[in-house]
Amino acid sequence: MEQQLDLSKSFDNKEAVIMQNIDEDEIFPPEKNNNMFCTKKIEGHKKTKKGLIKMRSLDFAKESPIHGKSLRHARSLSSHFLINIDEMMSDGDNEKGAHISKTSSGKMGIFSYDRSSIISSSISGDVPLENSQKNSCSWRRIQIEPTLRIRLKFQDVKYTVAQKGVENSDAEKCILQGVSGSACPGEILALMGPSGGGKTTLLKLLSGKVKNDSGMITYNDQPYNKSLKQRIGFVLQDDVVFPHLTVKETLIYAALLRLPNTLSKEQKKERAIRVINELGLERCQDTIIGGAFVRGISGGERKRVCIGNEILLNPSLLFLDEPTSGLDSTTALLIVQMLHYIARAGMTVVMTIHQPSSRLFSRFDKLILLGQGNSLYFGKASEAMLYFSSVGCSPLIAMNPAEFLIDLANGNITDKSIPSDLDNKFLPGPSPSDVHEYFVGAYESRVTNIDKIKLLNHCLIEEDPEVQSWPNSRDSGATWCQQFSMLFTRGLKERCHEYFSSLRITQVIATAIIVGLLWWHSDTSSPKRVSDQAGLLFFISVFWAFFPLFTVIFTFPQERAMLVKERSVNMYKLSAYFIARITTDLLLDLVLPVKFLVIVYFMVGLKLTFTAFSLTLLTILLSIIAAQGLGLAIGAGFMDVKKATTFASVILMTFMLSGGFFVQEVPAFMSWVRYISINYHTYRLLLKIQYNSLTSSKHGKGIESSGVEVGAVLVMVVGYRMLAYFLLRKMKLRTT
Ligand SMILES: Nc1ncnc2c1ncn2[C@@H]1O[C@H](COP(=O)(O)OP(=O)(O)OP(=O)(O)O)[C@@H](O)[C@H]1O
Repeated sequence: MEQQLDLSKSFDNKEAVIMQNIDEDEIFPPEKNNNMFCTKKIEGHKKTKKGLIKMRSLDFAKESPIHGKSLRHARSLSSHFLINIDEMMSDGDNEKGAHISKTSSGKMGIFSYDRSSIISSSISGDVPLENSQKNSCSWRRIQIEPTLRIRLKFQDVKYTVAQKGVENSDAEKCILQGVSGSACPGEILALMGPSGGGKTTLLKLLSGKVKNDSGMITYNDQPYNKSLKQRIGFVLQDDVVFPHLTVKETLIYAALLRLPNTLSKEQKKERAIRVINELGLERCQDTIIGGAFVRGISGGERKRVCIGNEILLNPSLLFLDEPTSGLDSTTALLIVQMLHYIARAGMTVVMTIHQPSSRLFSRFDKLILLGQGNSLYFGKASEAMLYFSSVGCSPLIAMNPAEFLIDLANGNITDKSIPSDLDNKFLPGPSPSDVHEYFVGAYESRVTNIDKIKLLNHCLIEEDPEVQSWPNSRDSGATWCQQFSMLFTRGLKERCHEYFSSLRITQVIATAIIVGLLWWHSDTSSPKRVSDQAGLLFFISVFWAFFPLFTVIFTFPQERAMLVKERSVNMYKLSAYFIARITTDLLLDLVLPVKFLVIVYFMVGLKLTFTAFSLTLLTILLSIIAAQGLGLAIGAGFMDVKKATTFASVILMTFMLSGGFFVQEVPAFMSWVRYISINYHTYRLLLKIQYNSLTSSKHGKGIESSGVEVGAVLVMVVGYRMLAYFLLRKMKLRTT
């Protein structure tokens, strides 16, 4: 069958298209041809391993006026095809042949690259011209420095978990039932299958995050060891990034924290900028990432940032869990195209995917089709359809190969021919589980052991001696102090939005004004008025315990995913993170209380001396620091926002009630509670500052011994933080 290779600009700039039987006039209508589109036509032939290919080059005038429907049609067509040829031109001749053979397979119903589908998707504007051109060009620049090339091999991998919540406590669920495969440097291995098929579990096992029960997983024929940790990049299904940092900040901080100290700070930053350029993120580098409540970059860009985070370190193995989930087909294709280039730069790429489009499917080198934890196919992705056809199952209508394979893994045989032994054996027809069993059996029996061994061992790695001599371990080069300073500045950037949000400022200022108006120019002229003022001081002590506590209580539960991810690759020491975190919170939480007190103090007419004002401010700040410690400890203890806030409200209510304002005479068996109450100590300190001369009044009992209160709050400041750190360490152990 004759193939036509049509170059839409020139052979030299490598922007060309593959077409099948599309008339030139159809793409470039005559009136538009005359209207400066096609200015030069070259025809020729090119010899490839797959045979002789007829080639045509059409030169265009560059600045064409855009008007009319057919003109837009022509533009979108050429942009669509650019992607295909971009791939062809980036690879060797062998690949070109392979690609063309895949395209020609479309005629056999294997790949549905038929003309109508191409044209309709182009017309619908599937790939905007500017973007596809820009992105395909920028991704072609991916030139990762040499990395240790790792061949991944796994045989008969099994994984079982204990089933919780079933009567028989020994019940186990078999998630993977002997899966084998391999992936070589330069390849993309796709793990495909229906939801719950075991893809993520297999990915975690292969990346060393989870230990397999039985079977063998090797990396260049060696079992997993800790030094591999730094050679493995893992992109999670849910993006774990700080929403308020820009793309550039995110990658620069990652580079500063993760790259070894043999590189200078400037070199690390340069590396981050290079990754930004390689991934085509220049346009959005100064935009914040965004999240659920704040708009930022697009989903595809965010995914690229996550991939950039990993390729910064130039890993040998890159694992990605559903990198295209939630993305439209065009963005998904661009992401996989990018992974294709990353793989070609020498990495071994393994990814899970649910239901790729046919264009996306064609980018995979190898495929494992999983169904209920069983391997239904392992081999070249391009041969999957042939394999299923050889076991008697083919699509009866034109079908996306990925859709066909997922259907089979689900036991769905609608619109497919089925083998006669399956059809005859089960009447009125086979159930999904019969179909599943048939294909599991077919894979076991038809793919002989020799075939399997051939597939597992097909690549030999010629190692670059320079790379082989690299040290095995590439632990974070940053010193403790560098880690602290980077985490501190990153924390300040990330959290200042939250601390100084207009809502928060309004909340504090509005409360201050209301309090000022309610206690307007209060005095101590009568016991009743003293009691009123004591009420104000008590309110201040409660407010500045609740407010900071409920701000920091979310810290660790919210940052848990990030913490686990970053700690799992030894990005920094837990102590550096913890100290940086509490220092940031401390600084950020000290601004609003000052504003609050300046408003309240003078409105309500408290003791007008500099000493009294300064001591009141210091007392409030001390209370805030203690409350922050308690909030951090509760957050770290529960690691769950709902549980933590429920527990915190009970604790704070107890502290408030035992704080000495509501109840003076507490029963002896409950009197100890006041000593652990932050409110009790701060309230007493505030009273002492204001009414030093009134020690014999209603609140005077024992009030002069301020050293005890200060000491008690200081113990809480340190104690709660130590508790938080201890709980955080335990959390780390639980999650690895
Ligand atoms: N720790 C566990 N305890 C109990 N069941 C588990 C555990 N881990 C995985 N499973 C079960 O194993 C099966 C496979 O899970 P896995 O997450 O690997 O599937 P998947 O193919 O990645 O699915 P999806 O595409 O929906 O993410 C599921 O049925 C899941 O509920």
